[in-house]
Amino acid sequence: MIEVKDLVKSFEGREVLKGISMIFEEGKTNLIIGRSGSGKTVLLKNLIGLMRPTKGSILYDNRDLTKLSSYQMKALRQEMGMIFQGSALFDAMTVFENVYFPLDMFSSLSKSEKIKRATSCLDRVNLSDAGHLYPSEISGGMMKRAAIARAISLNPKYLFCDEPNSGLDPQTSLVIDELISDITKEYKITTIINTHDMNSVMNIGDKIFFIQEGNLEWEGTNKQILTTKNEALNDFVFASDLFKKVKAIEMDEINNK
Ligand SMILES: Nc1ncnc2c1ncn2[C@@H]1O[C@H](COP(=O)(O)OP(=O)(O)OP(=O)(O)O)[C@@H](O)[C@H]1O
Repeated sequence: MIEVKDLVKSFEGREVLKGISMIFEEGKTNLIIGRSGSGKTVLLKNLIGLMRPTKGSILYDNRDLTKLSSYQMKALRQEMGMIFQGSALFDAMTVFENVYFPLDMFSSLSKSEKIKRATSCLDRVNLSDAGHLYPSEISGGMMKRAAIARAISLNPKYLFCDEPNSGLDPQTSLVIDELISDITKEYKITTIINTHDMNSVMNIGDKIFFIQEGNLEWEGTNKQILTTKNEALNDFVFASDLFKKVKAIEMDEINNK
């Protein structure tokens, strides 16, 4: 579990995060949504320790990230898996080598155990046959799966995903979403996803946090979004006619139960 308490981040006196408190639970996919410029990336950077909060605390299972020594921070980083927008695979390494790399850098396993672990991670994302290929030889969806395999190689307790579906078609996005959601539940990971993808919100959002101008405007489940009276959230989520229709259909189903 990660608990954010009264988090403030300012740049030259301008508050971008204005005292946010939130709890990200273990085994759940926690989705952060909000308009461009609302503060999602700044929040994510504070969570993973790439930026220092101006005020507030971030508790990783009771360890306050803002108070850790650099040695303790290094240890905590090894409990974090990360999936970036562009997959961020190393071009000069094969898919297998990309997954093996963090194990080689940070784990104390024997060589044969590391090979076994990398192989099982590739297997978990259905890439067993692609280990010998280079990133330039595989599709965007396969790259994302390789990035997921790499992110879980060290058995993370916390998984951070920044726009995991960017650049993917809707069908492949669904596969990636479900993979992240399944892995979250299987390994009881606390997963945090920054997304603009409303399909993800509806499909895998165990918990949604809506950020508006640096404040936490709303939080709830994906089912609760359908019935929310929060105007700002309604405007944001149901901006498109398609989602207005989805909402109408789901509401019909709820009312007819
Ligand atoms: N290093 C920085 N220095 C000064 N201002 C910054 C810095 N990083 C971000 N900001 C400002 O913080 C605000 C929030 O930016 P952020 O990148 O968190 O938005 P976002 O919600 O992630 O947007 P998007 O969905 O477009 O990625 C913006 O006004 C941005 O200009």
